[in-house]
Amino acid sequence: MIQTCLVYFKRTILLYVVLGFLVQFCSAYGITLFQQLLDNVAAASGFNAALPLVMLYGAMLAVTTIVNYLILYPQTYLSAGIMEKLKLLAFGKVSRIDYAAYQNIGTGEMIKVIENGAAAGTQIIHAFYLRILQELLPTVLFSLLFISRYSPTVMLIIGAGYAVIFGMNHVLLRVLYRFKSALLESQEKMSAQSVRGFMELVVFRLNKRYRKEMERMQRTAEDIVSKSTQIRMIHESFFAVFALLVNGIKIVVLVYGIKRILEGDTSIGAIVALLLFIEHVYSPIAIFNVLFVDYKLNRVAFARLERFANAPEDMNLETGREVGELKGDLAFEHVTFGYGGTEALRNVTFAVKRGSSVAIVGLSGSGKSTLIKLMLGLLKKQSGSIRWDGSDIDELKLNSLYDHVSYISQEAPIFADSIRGNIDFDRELPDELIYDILTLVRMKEEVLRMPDRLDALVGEKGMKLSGGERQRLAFARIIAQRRNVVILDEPVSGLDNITEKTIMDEVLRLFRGRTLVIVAHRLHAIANVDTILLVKDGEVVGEGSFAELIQTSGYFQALWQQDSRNGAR
Ligand SMILES: Nc1ncnc2c1ncn2[C@@H]1O[C@H](COP(=O)(O)OP(=O)(O)OP(=O)(O)O)[C@@H](O)[C@H]1O
Repeated sequence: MIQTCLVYFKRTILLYVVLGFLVQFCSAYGITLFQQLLDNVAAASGFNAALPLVMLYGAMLAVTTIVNYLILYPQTYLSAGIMEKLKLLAFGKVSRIDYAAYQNIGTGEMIKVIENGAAAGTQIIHAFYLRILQELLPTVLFSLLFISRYSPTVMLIIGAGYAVIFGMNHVLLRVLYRFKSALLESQEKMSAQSVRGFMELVVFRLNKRYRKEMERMQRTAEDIVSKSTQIRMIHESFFAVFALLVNGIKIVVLVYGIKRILEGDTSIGAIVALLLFIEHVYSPIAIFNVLFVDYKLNRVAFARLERFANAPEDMNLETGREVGELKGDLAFEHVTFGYGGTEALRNVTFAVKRGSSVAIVGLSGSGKSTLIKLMLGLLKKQSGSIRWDGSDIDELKLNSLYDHVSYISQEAPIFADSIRGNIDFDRELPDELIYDILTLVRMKEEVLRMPDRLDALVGEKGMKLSGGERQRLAFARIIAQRRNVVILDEPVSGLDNITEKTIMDEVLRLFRGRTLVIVAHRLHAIANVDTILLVKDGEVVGEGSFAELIQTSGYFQALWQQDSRNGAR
């Protein structure tokens, strides 16, 4: 991901680095000019001789200021750009990630991984790599270059100082790193606790859980405060020792310089310049120390994003045979599937003829949704075959199969958009057509009552709608899509009995002639489908029309009686 970003922003990075080198050159050259000025004055060579140097020095300061301002452009552009690019790269991954891998990660965690990882990645590229390249490196290079012009001996002393500081840094970082990772863990814990408290507002409030949660968070907060203080103290100890060392080197240079001035070997200006250069040559080390600690910690968060970026992808989405037309024949043959080590479906065999309607019926946890996800290619069978129009699903390009399939998931997939956006999916259907569809799903009146009507926003996951309205809106979408195969996973659970029956009958009427697969808990709603598949503990235990099954299957009769007791009829 870092490489992709570097390639994507290569021109801006080049500009940033070139400007960085320019600033550091001007700054180092400015010191040399200052020294020449001082020596000119000391040598009493006259005002006229000093004037061109003053002008040049002024020009150098002006150029430094202007370039320092200009550098803000690539700096800000890169910092914001890299962050958004990393998020986009991660989002691209969401569109390809293997569904089973996605289920293992979970939405909340995935959002956190992307947010934290993108911020960490930006810091790694921008605040670490690029800052070293465009600020620290040229500062050290130019300082050493100019110092060597004054005294190679001082350059050697500085080199020795570098070695001492690097050794010190190494030891300190190890201690600091341990403390910082403990702090990071506490911060993640705090964040997880607060997210949970926010997401579970109703459950927590009704169960009076907030007091306990607050106590727990208080303990975590105290932990964070204490660890942060310790880290600061350890980190600052580096700077205290560092400052002592640099001052020591300055004193050595000063003594050495005074001796040489008295011997007439050097000028006062040269010693002043040397002292300034020493400051210049060591400040990158102090900065590097801070950057390196952050870099190490950011690596932890970024590694999590990279793990997500390397998660398995669904290779069938874009590869395989193009599905130009889907007539709608579906066949499962001896299909077996399990989650991890647990078997969820065993030797499942059934066929759905094009243009017919099938309901999948069974108790909760019997494997109905798993069957649906297998026929959609979201989950991958472990053995057997699943065929669409005679072709194994593993050989088909899924993104082209999806052009012919409408699907409503169990959770009624309404997303944060308008009523219109949820129905037409950016296809810009005329209002009259959308209202006609809303009439079919018994929702037109409700939409007309909303102040913004078709443009009314439905909130995150359709939270501003009732459960039944969400489901009716999802129905409106599949009616608008007019595809040849329609797959509905418990589409009517949020509706009252009368609306449920009316809408299901409407769906059966509208989709007559197309393949319709419906998972349903309440049997009376699917009494009119062509075939019912009975699923029990991951196996198909019966198949037939409603009339046939009620005659022949004891299990179906039991389900029907339970349904009747629940007052569904
Ligand atoms: N991602 C998963 N990881 C592990 N086990 C799972 C996963 N999803 C489902 N299961 C298990 O697989 C079995 C079948 O689940 P499935 O969702 O297919 O049942 P279902 O018949 O659709 O149930 P319901 O009517 O309650 O929606 C259940 O035992 C369930 O706990």
